Amino acid sequence: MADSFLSNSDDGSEGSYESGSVVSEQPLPAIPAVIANWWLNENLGSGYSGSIFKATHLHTHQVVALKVQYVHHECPTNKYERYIYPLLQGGVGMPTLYDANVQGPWDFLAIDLLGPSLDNLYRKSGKDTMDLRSVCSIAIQLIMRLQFMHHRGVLHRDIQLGNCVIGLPPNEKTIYMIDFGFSKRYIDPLTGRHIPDSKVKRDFIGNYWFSSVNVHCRGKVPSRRDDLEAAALMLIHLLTPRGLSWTRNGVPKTNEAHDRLKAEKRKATPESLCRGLPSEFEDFLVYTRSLAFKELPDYNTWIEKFRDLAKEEGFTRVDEFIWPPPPMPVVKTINTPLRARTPAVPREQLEDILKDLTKLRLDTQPILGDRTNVEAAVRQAKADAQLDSDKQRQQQSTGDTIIISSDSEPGNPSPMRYQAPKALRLNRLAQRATKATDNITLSAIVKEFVEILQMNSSRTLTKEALAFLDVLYKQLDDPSVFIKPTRTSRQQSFNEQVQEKEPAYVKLGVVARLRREVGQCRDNKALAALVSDFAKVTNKSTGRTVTKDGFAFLEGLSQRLGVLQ
Ligand SMILES: Nc1ncnc2c1ncn2[C@@H]1O[C@H](COP(=O)(O)OP(=O)(O)OP(=O)(O)O)[C@@H](O)[C@H]1O
Repeated sequence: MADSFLSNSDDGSEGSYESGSVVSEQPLPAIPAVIANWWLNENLGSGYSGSIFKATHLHTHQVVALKVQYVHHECPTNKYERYIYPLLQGGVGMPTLYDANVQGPWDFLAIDLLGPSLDNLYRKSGKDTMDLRSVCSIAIQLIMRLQFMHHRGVLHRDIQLGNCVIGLPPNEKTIYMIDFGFSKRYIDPLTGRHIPDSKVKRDFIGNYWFSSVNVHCRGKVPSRRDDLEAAALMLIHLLTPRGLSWTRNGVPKTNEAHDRLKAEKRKATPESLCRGLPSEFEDFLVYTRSLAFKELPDYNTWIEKFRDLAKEEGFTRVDEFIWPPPPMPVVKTINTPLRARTPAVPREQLEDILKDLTKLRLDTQPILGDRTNVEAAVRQAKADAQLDSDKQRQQQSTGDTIIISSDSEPGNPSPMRYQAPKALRLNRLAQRATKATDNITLSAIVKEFVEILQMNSSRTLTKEALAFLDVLYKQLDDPSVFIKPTRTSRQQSFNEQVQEKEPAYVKLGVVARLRREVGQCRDNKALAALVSDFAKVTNKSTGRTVTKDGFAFLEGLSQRLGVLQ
C-alpha cells in the first residue's frame, strides 16, 4: 500500500477508513520479539500502517509472514483484512491465513511466507520496460486472480506492482495477491445483491498510479471494472519506457500536485497510452472502461487474448511467470511467427527474401495511382513470377499449406503440414489479385483476404495487408493499367504524408459509412475509392485493427464484386 492514498471517509461499512488526510506521527511502542506463539525473525517490509516479519511458530516451527500492526493505528487495515482472508481461502495465488488475533497492543495476521513483489523484481532488473513475455504472464495470472476474488464477492481496490508477489519455490511461477487492506465485499452477504452505485462523489481510495479514472478522478464507487482497469494500467505501465507519465514525478506531496496528476491521468486516452504496444493492451483498457458499474467482466476472453498474443510471439508456457525471463524464442520454422515483427519464414525462403529486400526502394515509394514505374515494374514482375514458380516447384507447395519434412519426429515418416503465415498468404493473394481479369475472381480473392485477416486473434492491417489493398485499389480503379504490387509500409502508400493518428471515433464513423455505401456502388471505380478510404483510415488508427464494421465492409465488397460483373 506504499503508494496508496487513504480516503478520509468511505461508506461506513467494513473496509472503510477514518483518517485525516494528514498523517499524525504517533510514537509507537517497540515491536516485541514474540507475539502470541510467533517468534519474529527478519523484517520483510514495512507499510504505512504496519510491518511484515518472517516469523516462526514457537512449537510447530512453522514459518510464516506475520503482518503486525499497532492496534490503535489510525488506519487499522489488519482489522479489515481479517474479514477478507477467509473469503479467499483455497484460491490459486491467494495466501493461506494461519492465524489472526490481537495480543496486547498488536494486531497480527500469520499468512504464507511469499517471495518478492513484481515491483521489487522490476526495479532490480534495472530495465526501463518489462519484457512482453513476463507482462503477458502477469496479465493472464492477474486477470485469473481478479476473476477468483470477484467470484468470491470481493474487490481488491488496490491493484499495484507491490501487491503482486511471487511464491517461494516450488511456487515461484505463481503470482499471489496480497494486501487486502482496502478490499471490500461488493456483494451484500445478506441480500446477495451488488452494492449500489451512487451519484455522490466519494473520497478516493486506492493508489495514485493505477486506480481507475472513474474512481480516482471522478470519485465514483469502485466495482469489478475498476480492478480490471487498474490491472490494464499496470500492464501498460510495465511496457512503457519509464512507466506511465503520471508516475514519473513520484508520489504527489501537495493537493495541487495530486490534482495535476489526476488531470494528466484523465486526459490520457488508451490510444496515446498504448502507442507502439500490441493492440491487446489498448483493447483491454478500452474494454474495462466500457463496462457498466455492475457488469460481469468477460475474464476468460481476455485471458485467452493474452495467451494468443504470447503464442503469436513464440512464447511458450506463458501461464507460468518465469523470472528472470527466458531468452527470446529463436525463429526456426514458420510455425513460430513473431507478431508485428518480421514474419517467421522457413529457412529456405530466407535467402530469397533477403535478396528481395536489397531491391527495395526505400527512398521514393510509388504512391497510389502512380503509374510512372510501369515499365520497370513489368520487368520485375516477370522475373518475380519466374522465381515464384521455380520456388513453388521446389517446395512442393500446395496452396497455402507448405509441406516440410519433420526430423523432430522420427516415428512419423509423413511430412508435417503447417499453415503458411499470414504475411506469406497475403503476399500471394496480392499477386493473384494482380492477375485477376474479372470481378468474380476479385470477389473470391477479397473473401479470402477476410479469412486470412481472421486467421488469428490479431486483426491488424499489417503492411502486407495494406499492400494487398493497394493492388486491389489499382485493379478496381483502372484494370487496363498493369499492376505491380507495391511493398507498402504502414506509413507509406495509402497514407504517405500522414503520421498523426486519428481518434478512434473518426475511424469508427468512416468505416461504418463505408460499410453502408459499399452495397450501393455502381462501378469498380466507386469501389476503389471506398477501398482507398478504408485502407487510409485503418492505417491511421492506433493498432490498425480491422473492426467489426471493417470486416462487414470487406464482406460487402466481396458480395458487390460478385454482383457487378
Ligand atoms: N506474505 C508475504 N511474504 C513475504 N513478503 C511479504 C508478504 N506480504 C507482504 N510482504 C512484503 O511486505 C511488503 C508490504 O506488505 P503489504 O503490502 O501487505 O503491507 P502494506 O501495504 O505495506 O501494509 P499496510 O497495509 O499496513 O499499509 C510487500 O510489498 C512485500 O514486499
